[in-house]
Amino acid sequence: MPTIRIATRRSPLALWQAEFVRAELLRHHPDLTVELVPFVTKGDKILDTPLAKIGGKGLFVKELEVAMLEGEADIAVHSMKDVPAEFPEGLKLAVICDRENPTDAFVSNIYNRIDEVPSGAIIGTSSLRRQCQIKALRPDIEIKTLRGNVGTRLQKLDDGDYDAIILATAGLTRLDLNYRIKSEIAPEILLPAAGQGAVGIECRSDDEATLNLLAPLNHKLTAARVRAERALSHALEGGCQVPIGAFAELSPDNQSELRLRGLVGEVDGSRLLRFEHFGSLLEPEKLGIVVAEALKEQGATAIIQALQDI
Ligand SMILES: NCc1[nH]cc(CCC(=O)O)c1CC(=O)O
Repeated sequence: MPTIRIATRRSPLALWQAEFVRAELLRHHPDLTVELVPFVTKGDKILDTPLAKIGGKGLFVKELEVAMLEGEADIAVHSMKDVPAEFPEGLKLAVICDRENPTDAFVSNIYNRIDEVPSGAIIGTSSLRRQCQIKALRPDIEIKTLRGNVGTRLQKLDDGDYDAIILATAGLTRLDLNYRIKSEIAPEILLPAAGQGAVGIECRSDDEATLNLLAPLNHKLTAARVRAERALSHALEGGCQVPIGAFAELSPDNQSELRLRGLVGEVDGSRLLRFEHFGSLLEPEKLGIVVAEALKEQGATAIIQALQDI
C-alpha cells in the first residue's frame, strides 16, 4: 500500500479536518500510511486586514496546491467554504465528505440571541455575508472586523473587544467548542456561505491511484448540495469575500430534488436580494445557475460590481 501525504494549513481547525480525513482513509484502507504535511498560507499570515480587502481568491489554498503540483503532497484537505470555484491546471476536487452543521452560531459572554443584543452593541465578524444580513436585521448594531483562527476570535471576544461574535457552527463543533455557542442562527435569518460545514479533498487530476483511494469518502448528497451552492456563488463571481449566501438542502417533499436558497446583500444591509428554487439532485449546477440568474435580474451584479471597486 502506498503512502498518502496530506497538505494542510496549521490552524487547529485545518489540522482537525486533515486528521479526520486521515482517519477516514485508514478506516477504508487499513494498510495505508497517511502523513500530514503542514503549511502556512497567505490567508494565515495576513491577520489584520479583512479578507475582502486583501483580495484574490483562494488565500487559504494556494500554497497547498503548489505542494501537490510539485509532488510534495498528494492531497489537500479544505473547508469547502474557502475553496475557489476553479482549480489550477492539473488539480481537481476529488471528493466532498459528509457535512457538519452548516449554520452560523451566535457566540457571546453576555447575550443569548442576536435579537437580545441592545442598540449600539458591537458584533465581530469580517464576513460581508454575515455583516449584510445582521445589518438588515439589526441596523442599530455595529459590526467590527474580526480575523484570526477560531481560538483567536474567541479570545478577542473574551478580552471584551466585542459584545458578541459570529462563527461557523461547524468549526466550533469540530474543535469541541460547542459550549461557546449561545444560539444557532437559522438559515432564514443568516443564510450560510456556499460549502459551509463541508470538507473537500483536492488532488492531482491524473493520480488515478489516489482518486480510487479517496472515492469511498465522497458523500453523494453533500456533494450535490455543495455543487449547487458553489455553482450559484460562481455564477455571481463571488468567493468567500463577497456578500453572497447559498444554501441547498434536500427538498422536504421530494427526495430527488434539492431546494436552493440564494442571497446577495448590500454590505450596509439596506437591501437583501433573495431567491429560492427547486431542482434535480442530479443536476445541481443547473439549479445554482437558475438561482444566480434570478438574483442577477433583481440587481445582484451591480451590488457585487460595486464591491470590486473598493
Ligand atoms: N473563513 C474561515 C473558515 N473556513 C471554514 C470555517 C468553519 C468551518 C466550515 O465552514 O467548514 C471558518 C471559520 C468560520 O467561518 O467561523
